[in-house]
Amino acid sequence: MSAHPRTLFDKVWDAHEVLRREDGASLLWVDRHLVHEGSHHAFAKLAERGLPVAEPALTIGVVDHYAPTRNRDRIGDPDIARMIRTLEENTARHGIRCFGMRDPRQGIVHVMGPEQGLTLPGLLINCGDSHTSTHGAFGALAFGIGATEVAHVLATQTIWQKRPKTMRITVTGQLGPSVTAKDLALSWIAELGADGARGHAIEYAGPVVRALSMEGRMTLCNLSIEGGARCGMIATDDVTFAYIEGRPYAPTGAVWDAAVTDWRALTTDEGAVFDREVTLDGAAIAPTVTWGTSPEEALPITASLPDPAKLQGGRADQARAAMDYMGLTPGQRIEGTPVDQVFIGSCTNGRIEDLRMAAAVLAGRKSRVPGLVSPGSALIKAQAEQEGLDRIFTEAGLDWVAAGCSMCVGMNGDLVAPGKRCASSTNRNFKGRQGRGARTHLMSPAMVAAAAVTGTLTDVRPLLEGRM
Ligand SMILES: CC(C)[C@H](C(=O)O)[C@@H](O)C(=O)O
Ligand code: SF4
Repeated sequence: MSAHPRTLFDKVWDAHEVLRREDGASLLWVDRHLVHEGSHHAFAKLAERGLPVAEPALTIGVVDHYAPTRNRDRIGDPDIARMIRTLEENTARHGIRCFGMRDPRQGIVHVMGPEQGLTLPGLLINCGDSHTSTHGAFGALAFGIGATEVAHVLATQTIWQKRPKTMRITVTGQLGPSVTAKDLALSWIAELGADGARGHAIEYAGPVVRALSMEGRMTLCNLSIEGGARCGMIATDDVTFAYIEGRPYAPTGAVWDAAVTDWRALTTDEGAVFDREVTLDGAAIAPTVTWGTSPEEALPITASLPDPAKLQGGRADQARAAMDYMGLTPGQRIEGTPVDQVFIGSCTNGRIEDLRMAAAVLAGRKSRVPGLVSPGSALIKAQAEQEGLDRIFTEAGLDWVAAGCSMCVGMNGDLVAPGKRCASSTNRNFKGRQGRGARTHLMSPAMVAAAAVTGTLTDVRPLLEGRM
């Protein structure tokens, strides 16, 4: 045991703290600043004050939220075209590398960063986007920031932050067959609540987390924010290094060897104390779906909806309002609920492994409802096509489209129609998230595929048996 045992979070935070103010806020150095179309306010602020970007080489742009998933050469909506052009122009003006609309590396920012080897252990990574927590899967300290903060980072390459409390979620045992990181994430959020981890930096630990692939770890860290956490982190190991090695911006040769030696220390020391500890049993987690309008309103697919009459005060009202919006009845079984369409994609579950698992469910089967499959990046799209996954999706009757945020948030025009019910591999089920009046059920990509096959919310386990 070291003299002052520290958590993984402490180590990365301490290495980035430039100074601490009297009120306790710290000025932190930012290693990577990712910018998408949402950065236009911040660039405008800089322009107003005539400021340059402090570290253009540490800033990376990518088109994702507004990226059309079809007909990219003829963008019909002038607002969408302008949002994309503005990012491409702002980054070009400041000498910032940008994976624009026509770049083969274009993709959702939280997919692109790790894929390019820009996301590395021990780095502090910011982006004006709440799901920046995704990058914590690599033992990085990664958190979303607001528009004003984006301008601050652009101008100074630093950020003011109040040190969050620490919390460890340890998942023991092992996940059952067809149960994924998404199910784990939704189930802890259901248990602790959408603000259950408020003010905390989470470290995910335990045998279930160690057994996850990097894709699974990213899914888990991605959803940290939906449980109210500031960020999510996972200690490095050989799985981390194997994922990074050989990526375009990853170190090579002697620098790689030295980096891995350093990165191995990015774990929590034995005896380090967290402000909070939570333990979950991995074996108890079932495929999980949301039924309401907050990610905390999630249940095992085998369960029935709660009866608001039996809930307390505010929670009863919230449940009633959610069921009303979602067109569901108190006490009804969740399984068997008919869906109108499906969506597979997003920074939560648009990676190659997600597509493989969904394809394993869909192979040789037809979807009973229309749906969209949008890979998390153009490179994932190419890889999936090489593996023949695109044909499985299209033969099942789903649309295979280009990469971007797409129907996760609908900013590019991919919307769910009012009142329609969508089984979605995304991370937010807020009212109107996928379009005005749209009804979103969050679940794993395998569960989305199962919903496609039966046309209803379905337990994927029997459908995947013997297929993975
Ligand atoms: C538009 C963007 C700033 C937003 C976010 O902050 O997360 C979006 O990505 C989301 O998922 O809601
Ligand atoms: S895919 Fe969805 S959650 Fe992820 S960054 Fe885009 S809009 Fe946000």
